[in-house]
Amino acid sequence: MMEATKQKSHKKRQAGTKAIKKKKRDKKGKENEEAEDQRNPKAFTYRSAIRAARSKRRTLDINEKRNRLPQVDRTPVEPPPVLIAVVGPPKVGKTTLINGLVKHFTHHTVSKNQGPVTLVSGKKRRITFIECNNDINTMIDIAKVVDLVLLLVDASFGFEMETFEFLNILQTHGFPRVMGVLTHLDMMKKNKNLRRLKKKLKQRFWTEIYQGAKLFYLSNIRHGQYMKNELHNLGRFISVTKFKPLDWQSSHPYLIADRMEDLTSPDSIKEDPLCNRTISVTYYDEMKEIMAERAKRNRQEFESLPPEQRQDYIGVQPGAYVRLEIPNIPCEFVQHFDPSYPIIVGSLLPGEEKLGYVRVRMKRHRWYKKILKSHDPLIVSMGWRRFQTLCVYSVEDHNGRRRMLKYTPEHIHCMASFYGPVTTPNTGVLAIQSVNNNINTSDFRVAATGLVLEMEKSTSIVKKLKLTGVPYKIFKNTAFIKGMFNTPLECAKFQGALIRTVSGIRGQVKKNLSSPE
Ligand SMILES: Nc1nc2c(ncn2[C@@H]2O[C@H](COP(=O)(O)OP(=O)(O)OP(=O)(O)O)[C@@H](O)[C@H]2O)c(=O)[nH]1
Repeated sequence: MMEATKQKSHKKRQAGTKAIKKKKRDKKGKENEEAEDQRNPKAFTYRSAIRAARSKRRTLDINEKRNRLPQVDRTPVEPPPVLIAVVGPPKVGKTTLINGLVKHFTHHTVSKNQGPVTLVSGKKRRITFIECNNDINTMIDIAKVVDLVLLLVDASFGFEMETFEFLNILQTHGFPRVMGVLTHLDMMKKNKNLRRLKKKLKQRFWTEIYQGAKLFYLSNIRHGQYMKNELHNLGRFISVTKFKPLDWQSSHPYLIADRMEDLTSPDSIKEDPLCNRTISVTYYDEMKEIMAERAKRNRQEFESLPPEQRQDYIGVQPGAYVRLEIPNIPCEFVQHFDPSYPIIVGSLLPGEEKLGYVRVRMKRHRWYKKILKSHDPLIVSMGWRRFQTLCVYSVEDHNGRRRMLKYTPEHIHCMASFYGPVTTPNTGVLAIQSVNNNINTSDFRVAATGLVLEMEKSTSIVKKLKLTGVPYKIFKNTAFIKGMFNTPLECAKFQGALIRTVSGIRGQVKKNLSSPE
């Protein structure tokens, strides 16, 4: 027989946020009753001078910051589209989000999403969505040109390695605007857990980006689509966000191709399938700031001319859709073409094609499992370029001498010197050991990050060498050492080198004796 169970009576909350809030409220009420006459008669003024000063300072700081924020010079009549990258680990919902946003802006459904999608989002704004896959090459390339990042996080998983990698890449190549988007929230069944999780992820996101960074929630998915109102909200934010120009982007004009065509004549391909190809890429021309001033003057000058004639004089207007024809491209470019990988056409400033010794202040990433060794090949991403080189690590001693290190030190910066393209100091540098995606992707892939210090024609790094020998004749200031070198040639190489014994005696290698007794 079932026993009649007594319903539990309501228990007043003793702990938790609600209880604390209630207690506070009650206490405040009492205090107010007691100290009615002590109330501040001057309503809306500050009670504490310190608090007043702090608040004033904060307002001034905010205003000053706003004044100093580098403003985008939107000189072009129609600015080029802003590039929005949707980034996140596999299966997080990148494609679903792009499709949802495209539908929100255009009221059209895209069946297949390949490569960048450009659309008009307002009277004065066009936007391009691009999905960033988890190939480290794509992540690096996109980080260099993106204006806004939608960072997708699977709430049921939390932050994954790819997210941290991408944030690390962004940090070295300039930090654009980042908005977080939490997906898979419907996987959490209990409301209480969901709230706690949201809070936890928000705090984590804020520590990674900045306090108060925008985080969106996509709470549910129905018929393979996110909720309309949530997409609407996100879309509105995208349409009104202001973008901050980044150092490298604003000094180096570039374009991101949205289409590639092979223009090589079929006859030449038939003759030699591996012949160099002629391709064309198309995209909107990006103007950057140095040229903007000149363009403004030009435009005023040629305003009265008809468009075709004007183009002959001053070239293509920024923001116009252009088609570039590039001859002599290796055939692999066409054979391995994949639209989901971005093609960026970047320009270099005069002098940047030259090569020299680059000295970089570098630090191995603390999450990177391997240690980096001098003279081991390393793939370096610097400016537009990504190239393989051999790095020599060193530290600067007190006397200014650069001493070679065999391995990168733990947790501290060191100097890395390598032969590479000339780049302006303070440019960010990122190093990876492999671009191969198949090997153990669960590990952190960014090996080291750093900043370009200077360019040199040649570099001198000294190496400490330990040699042993036996002194067999000792005079006041001279000693003859046996067995320190194997051949006279080896000894000749070290002539003039400074030496220091373990006990601290200093000296210099003078010369080798032709016939040691
Ligand atoms: N339950 C649930 N499923 C989701 C959510 N977001 C996406 N999905 C599902 O997850 C699957 C993968 O979504 P995609 O949009 O293809 O993910 P993706 O990030 O583009 O995947 P890759 O391109 O393979 O990296 C799809 O079946 C979606 O329906 C979500 O918020 N909740």
